[in-house]
Amino acid sequence: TEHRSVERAKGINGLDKIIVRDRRGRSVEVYLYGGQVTSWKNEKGEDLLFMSSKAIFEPPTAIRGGIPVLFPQYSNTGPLPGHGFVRNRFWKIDAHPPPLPSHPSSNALVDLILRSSQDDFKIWPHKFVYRLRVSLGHGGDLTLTSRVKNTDVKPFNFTTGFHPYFSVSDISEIQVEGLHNLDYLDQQKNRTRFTDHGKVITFDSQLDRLYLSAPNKIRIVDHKKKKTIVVHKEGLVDAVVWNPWDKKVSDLGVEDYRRFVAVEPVAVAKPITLKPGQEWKGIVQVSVAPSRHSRRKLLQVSALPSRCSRGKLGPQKCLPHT
Ligand SMILES: O=P(O)(O)OC[C@H]1O[C@H](O)[C@H](O)[C@@H](O)[C@@H]1O
Repeated sequence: TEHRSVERAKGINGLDKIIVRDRRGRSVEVYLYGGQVTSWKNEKGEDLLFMSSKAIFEPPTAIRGGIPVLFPQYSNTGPLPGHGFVRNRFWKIDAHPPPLPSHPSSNALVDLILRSSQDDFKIWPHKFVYRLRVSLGHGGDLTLTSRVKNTDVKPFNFTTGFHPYFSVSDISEIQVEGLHNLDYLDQQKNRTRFTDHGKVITFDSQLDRLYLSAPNKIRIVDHKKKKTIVVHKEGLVDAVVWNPWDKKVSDLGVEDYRRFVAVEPVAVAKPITLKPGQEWKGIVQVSVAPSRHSRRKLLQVSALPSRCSRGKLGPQKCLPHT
């Protein structure tokens, strides 16, 4: 039976999750813990998001995969825990969300809400309400709309973002496009500033860059899947590209890094300021398109020695020259 639905269910370890389905069998799953999207499936049931094989679904640990929400601090750029604390909080369903300018393509959706608590106030002394809308569009696209309101009596600043783990065929077979000629802060080098002169980003070792004032559209071209993930952002000026490669991340399986890339719409370089009563809005829309690139182009790139994969076990593997 083809219908759209919003269903509440028990997820891993009994954690509450919401499953939004559209008429074509596409779905998105959101855990109330973290307000975190953990799965986004197309009509074939393929998940377009990555979840770590060692993800820990046990509060207060953050879930490694899907789309964590980062607020009110991106990464370790301030005194708060890494990436802030809303990814470690229990969100609620927002039964009465204030209206959003109507989104013509919106198909099936859920609204979540997180209000700052007394405990949060101890580590970040500002009252706020964070609303998150997760919606599936008619074209199967996924949109996350954030609204943060200052419900306090004094202004506050924050940095924020979304941290999508995109599922890829193989990290060595993809490229990220749209960030050439931009300045970035290398997060592996104390955020030293560099300019990216490469036409595209390819991966053959750990990469962790904060691109400044990135365009609103970034593409992840997956040559093997012949698919492109298009990340469209609004209100989030910067973008992080991250893959840990063989750097130890305790809740990632050994070979898991091969199966994802993080392309994160964020607002970091210029923190956002909200006066009492003011609201900030940020949007990320993700869609999948057939790739424009041919296999031939990939093989040309892959033939370079730097494209060899450094398998942890066994000898170094290279794609064949053609
Ligand atoms: O381990 P987490 O706190 O979830 O952070 C995971 C990663 O997030 C971002 O992508 C940062 O750029 C990385 O430096 C960080 O390692």
